[in-house]
Amino acid sequence: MFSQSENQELIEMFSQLRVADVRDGLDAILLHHYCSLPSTIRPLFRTKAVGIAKTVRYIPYRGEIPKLSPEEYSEWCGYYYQKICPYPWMSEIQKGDFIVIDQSEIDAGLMGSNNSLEGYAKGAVGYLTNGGPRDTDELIIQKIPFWSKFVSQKTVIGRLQFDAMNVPVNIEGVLIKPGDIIVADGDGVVVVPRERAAEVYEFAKKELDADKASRRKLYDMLEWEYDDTVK
Ligand SMILES: O=C([O-])CC(=O)C(=O)O
Ligand SMILES: [Mg+2]
Repeated sequence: MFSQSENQELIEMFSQLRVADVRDGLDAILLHHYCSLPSTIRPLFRTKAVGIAKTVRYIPYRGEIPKLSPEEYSEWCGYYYQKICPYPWMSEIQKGDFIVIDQSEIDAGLMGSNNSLEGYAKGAVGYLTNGGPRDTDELIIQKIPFWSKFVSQKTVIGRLQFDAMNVPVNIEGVLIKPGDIIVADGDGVVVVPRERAAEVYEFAKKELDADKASRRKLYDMLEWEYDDTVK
């Protein structure tokens, strides 16, 4: 576990940066081949979120689905959510957590507009998954930052089971460890290994400052008002 004050400090630092700056910072320490989530991971809507990775892993369910009446099925769903596919990480969420879910690419909406809002209310700043959320129209209305591989209609019932939390996970070939810094915007998602955060930030911030100065000159030439991206 990392201290919340250190977490908040890292979030404040990296919130100033664009995904592209962070990518440049990672390149500066020769991590060219690593840390960027591929273009298969896209935001549900254009937004930005920066947080500390809280990881969780779900694996495919291969048990049988019992033959049940609709009434019995509702009861079984309750059992399934409690015993087979629980969300024990939900009660551990801290302010600034970025929820990173390896759901084994299974087409099931582990997160919907209800439980993702619950996590958001507890302090989660965003979600990343190699699967897909459901209730996406409501997720957009609720402005829950969400990056995923696809969108899903289905529930987890009979499809996914909980495996582990607070462990290193693989999202589209990129290793994400608990405590890493996740920066996500319209360009996608990048992960900063926590132990390299200071070095990455130093170079990335220089890149951003130089870029702002350059674009300010062009804004002046075009007689444009400054917006927040050049201030
Ligand atoms: O019920 C579920 O498993 C996920 C969901 O749709 C929600 O939380 O809204
Ligand atoms: Mg729902």
